Amino acid sequence: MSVEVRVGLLGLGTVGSGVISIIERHQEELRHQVGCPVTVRKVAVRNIEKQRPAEVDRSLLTDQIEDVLFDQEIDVIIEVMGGVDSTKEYLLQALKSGKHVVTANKDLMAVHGTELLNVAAENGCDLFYEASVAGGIPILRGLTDGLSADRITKMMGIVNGTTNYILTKMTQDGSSYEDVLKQAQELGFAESDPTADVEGLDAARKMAILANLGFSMNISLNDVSIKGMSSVTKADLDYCDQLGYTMKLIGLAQRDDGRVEISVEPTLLPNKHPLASVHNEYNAVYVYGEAVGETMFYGPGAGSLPTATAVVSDLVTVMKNMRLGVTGQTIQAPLHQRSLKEDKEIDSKYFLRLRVLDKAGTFQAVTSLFASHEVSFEKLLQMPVEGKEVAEVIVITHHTNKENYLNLYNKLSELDVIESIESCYRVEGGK
Ligand SMILES: NC(=O)C1=CN([C@@H]2O[C@H](COP(=O)(O)OP(=O)(O)OC[C@H]3O[C@@H](n4cnc5c(N)ncnc54)[C@H](OP(=O)(O)O)[C@@H]3O)[C@@H](O)[C@H]2O)C=CC1
Ligand SMILES: N[C@@H](CC=O)C(=O)O
Ligand code: NA
Repeated sequence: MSVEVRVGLLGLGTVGSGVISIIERHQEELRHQVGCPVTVRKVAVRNIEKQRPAEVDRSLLTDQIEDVLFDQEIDVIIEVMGGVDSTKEYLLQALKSGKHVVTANKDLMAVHGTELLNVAAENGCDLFYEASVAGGIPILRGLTDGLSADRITKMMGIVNGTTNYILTKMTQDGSSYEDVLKQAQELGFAESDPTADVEGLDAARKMAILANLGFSMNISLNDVSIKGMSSVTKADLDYCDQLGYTMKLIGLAQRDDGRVEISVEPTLLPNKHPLASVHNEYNAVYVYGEAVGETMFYGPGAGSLPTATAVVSDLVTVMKNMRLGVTGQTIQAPLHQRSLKEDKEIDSKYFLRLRVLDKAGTFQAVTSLFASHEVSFEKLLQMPVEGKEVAEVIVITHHTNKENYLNLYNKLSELDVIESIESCYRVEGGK
């Protein structure tokens, strides 16, 4: 190993600025751990002229990614610019030319992670991606190192900072969805296209990465059932509150008898549930292992310095591996065959908000339809709608399987006493 480790940075936005700042501010700690200084040699950006808050030597900037990729003196590429197809090609080039890679890019790792990890191994290079899931929380290391002796059966968490920030502010301050989304963008939490955040795709990518590692199974992004939170209304949040629940965008990966379900959806949690008190851009992942039992990982899921901490910590691991001569050993072939549950094997409770005609016979028609699908009520609330001859009925069901629930849902929309199904969500907690 040379007398210093030379880094090439792709991207100098929210995360890239944090990386520069940590490498500068924590140089003493980094040097102490790996025995040599770390220097940033080149930084690729889209626009060199742009004004930047990060204090970076402007002579390091280039708008030619190749200047970084083909610099013979760079040992490690840190990719914090985002993108999938072209970024994949850049990282393949880097790995094939013997450069180690650290990335925060879940869009890329959720889809092409296995291929990139294989190419890294073939070329004796490290590829780490801790920042790609739950920002600053060391959850990937928690699974691959801390819990490596265990058999993980459940991972459930809040893995998107933007949507947690939005739901927190809508619930606690009554802010509008549009206003808080704008704030989350200004704070650097949201993706360049925030659709991925609010429609659940960002969380789904993270859950696919978690399920691959935690279950040692080849789970793809297409295996994740995804529902976003952009249509959650203030009325839904108020009813949750009245019923003693908090709404969160929850990622769930569960394995029973070797069969897996994996989903992202807005979910009602009882107020006393540990994930219900995770607020703002914070994330948390509950992990259940057969031997360890319940564990919980908590911390900032987005933002400049928290995410950059995960990136630079990966860099430290690469540097330690370089020093020990053990790079290129990140990937492990999956232990288990991919096996997904069918709907009838997926068990949950559900919240339904229905607009019904406020007249005799309505209640009986609704209850008998529920009964005929073997779905029973745990909680029921009926509220008149002012000035109209309709009422809102809010139901929390007992546990049922997803097949029964979906059949019921389809029939509800055909029932003539039901004007509309306003919303429906999964409910977690309590058998
Ligand atoms: N923000 C967060 O909290 C987190 C982000 N991530 C991931 O980290 C990555 C970076 O996110 P973030 O820092 O927020 O993104 P930003 O949009 O803030 O920054 C992106 C940076 O990459 C540069 N860039 C983009 N495309 C190119 C290109 N084609 N060539 C050269 N430079 C390019 C931009 O240049 P210029 O400045 O000139 O526009 C900018 O500096 C993404 O993959 C994101 O998903 C992961 C966890 C948390
Ligand atoms: N947009 C993401 C950033 C971190 O992954 C989020 O909001 O969680
Ligand atoms: Na992380």
